[in-house]
Amino acid sequence: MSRVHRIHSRIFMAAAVALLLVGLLSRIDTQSATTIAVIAGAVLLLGLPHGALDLYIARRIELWNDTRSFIGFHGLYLLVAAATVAACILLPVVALSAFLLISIWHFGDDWAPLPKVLRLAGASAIVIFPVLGDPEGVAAIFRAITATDAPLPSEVPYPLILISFWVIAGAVAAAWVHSPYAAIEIALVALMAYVLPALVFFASYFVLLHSPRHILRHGEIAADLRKGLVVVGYTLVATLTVVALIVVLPVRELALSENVLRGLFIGLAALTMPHTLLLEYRSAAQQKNATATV
Ligand SMILES: CC1=C(/C=C/C(C)=C/C=C/C(C)=C/C=C/C=C(C)/C=C/C=C(C)/C=C/C2=C(C)CCCC2(C)C)C(C)(C)CCC1
Ligand SMILES: [Fe+2]
Repeated sequence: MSRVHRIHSRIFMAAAVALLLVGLLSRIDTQSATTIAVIAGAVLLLGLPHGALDLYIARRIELWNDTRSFIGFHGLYLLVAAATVAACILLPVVALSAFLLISIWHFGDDWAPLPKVLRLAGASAIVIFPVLGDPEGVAAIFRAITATDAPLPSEVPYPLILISFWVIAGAVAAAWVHSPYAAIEIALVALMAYVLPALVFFASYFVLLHSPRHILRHGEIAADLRKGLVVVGYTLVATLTVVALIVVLPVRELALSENVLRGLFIGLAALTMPHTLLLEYRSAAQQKNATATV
């Protein structure tokens, strides 16, 4: 682990402990429109830039290298995003379930030094622990995102809670052998996911761990001013598109904060699909190269 990664890991740990203390000692009101606006703003402005690097990651793996392939790459990226939005509108429950599974796969990369099975176990806490800690809050968010009244369980059976805790405890212990930093991070993410209100947890994880880690891993490609400005431009375009989604998505009688949540998560899901596919393609290409050179 490089020095800058170690510094980021420590900053994340300190922030996570501080947030846990706030979560344990006070009640955070997540119903208010202001809280939701702050969370949405943080996720968009601090989380989206990590995806805007996709343009240069694609350039590095030669997915585009001239005007024609540049246009082709954008067309494909936007097509996958548009298909995801359509799936969220037409098959909301299926799309949400797929989004959660793909997210676990994607977030597992935050702990790249660990074997895949431990990464996935760690990342599953990001989705499972909010459900255990705040079942009613999560059910309400799922209802807002899918815009359905689908009856969702608002209580989780005790044996399931116990099994999940043991799985994560086992993953943390096994991760310790490979990387104590990764083990502590997974334990803190799981604790935050359990203790904090679901949305506060997700925004904290996304802007404090996932996005900066990705930028630290790939950010050097946007180090020159021109590329940096392009990344800022792409972030703004993606932000405005998500805001537009909030306004234009067909809605039933939902409160403003529910519409914001729905647009935000459908926007994130739409960007998640091409973003995750690209990174998987990159890993596959890297593995192929490594095998070819052995
Ligand atoms: C390149 C490009 C671009 C840009 C892009 C971008 C900017 C991207 C981004 C991307 C991104 C930015 C991504 C993201 C991702 C995310 C995710 C993956 C998320 C997930 C989530 C989750 C999973 C959640 C869950 C939950 C719920 C829902 C409720 C509560 C509880 C919990 C937490 C569980 C554009 C379009 C301009 C153009 C073309 C090209
Ligand atoms: Fe990501």
